[in-house]
Amino acid sequence: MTSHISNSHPIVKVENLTIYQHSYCAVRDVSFALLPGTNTAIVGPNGAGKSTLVQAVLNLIPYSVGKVEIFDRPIERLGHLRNQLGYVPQNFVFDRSFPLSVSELVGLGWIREGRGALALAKRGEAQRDEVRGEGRGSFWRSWNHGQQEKKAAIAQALRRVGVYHLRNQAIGTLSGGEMKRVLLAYCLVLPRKLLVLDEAFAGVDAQGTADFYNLLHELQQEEGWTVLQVSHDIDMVSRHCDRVICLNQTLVCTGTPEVALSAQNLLATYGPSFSRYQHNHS
Ligand SMILES: Nc1ncnc2c1ncn2[C@@H]1O[C@H](COP(=O)(O)OP(=O)(O)OP(=O)(O)O)[C@@H](O)[C@H]1O
Repeated sequence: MTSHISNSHPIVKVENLTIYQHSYCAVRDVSFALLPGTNTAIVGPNGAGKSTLVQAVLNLIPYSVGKVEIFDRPIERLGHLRNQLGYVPQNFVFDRSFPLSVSELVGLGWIREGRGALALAKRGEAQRDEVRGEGRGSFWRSWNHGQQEKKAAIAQALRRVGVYHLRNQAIGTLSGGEMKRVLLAYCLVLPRKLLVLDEAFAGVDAQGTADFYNLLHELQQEEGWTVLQVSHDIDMVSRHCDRVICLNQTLVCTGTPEVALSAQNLLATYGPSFSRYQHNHS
């Protein structure tokens, strides 16, 4: 796999980001950087701006002030490198009667460099060769090979998240936790450099959550993926993430879990309700 990034160079740079949701300032003056191969969690109370922040980082909503760079390019000019981003949103809203199977949904993630305009142009050339009798079936052989490759990648992605048995099921029939797994499979169908998860484990059972964190660890350690996740699970974050960003409209602190998740920082992030929570769970 070719790398665009050297190991000590940030894969994501966010500088002084301010985001308005209509007239409400949801995120104010937030800066952070993500190093390749790290797993970073954004934590904070409901309404802190976590989803807003990741959506702006992915250029899904506009920001008012600041700068976002991914792979050293402004997010607005990422071009085909967007294929190297995977995103599982907090809510996936769709028409449940839409006739799409789990495998078909995961297959939509199979868009890769060389399978876009350039590949189409090459296919056009191949088709012209066929018409002239010069292609000797090479176009169809390569198309067939691509389809086999795609089918194998879908099967592997579904197996990795434990839902291969659901491959022919309509997406409208899935439970909440199953849908989260399928959306993760959609991201896994191709190698990515950055995976952004917005409460991807909400609704997933305890064993499933543990399996997911193991899978993220594997993606990080063996395949060099960088993970940015929004989470409310302080316990899992402290055990599995390398870095934590504490957010409450603005950046409260950032650092290793030991530093960022100290009682003092959590109190500053969540307010007095956190000490009540801590008291009830200790
Ligand atoms: N379209 C909108 N108009 C006005 N305010 C909005 C809009 N969208 C979001 N907000 C507000 O922006 C704030 C940040 O929302 P966001 O969804 O980013 O929070 P969050 O930290 O992800 O919360 P949660 O943990 O509950 O998912 C919230 O107070 C929300 O009500």
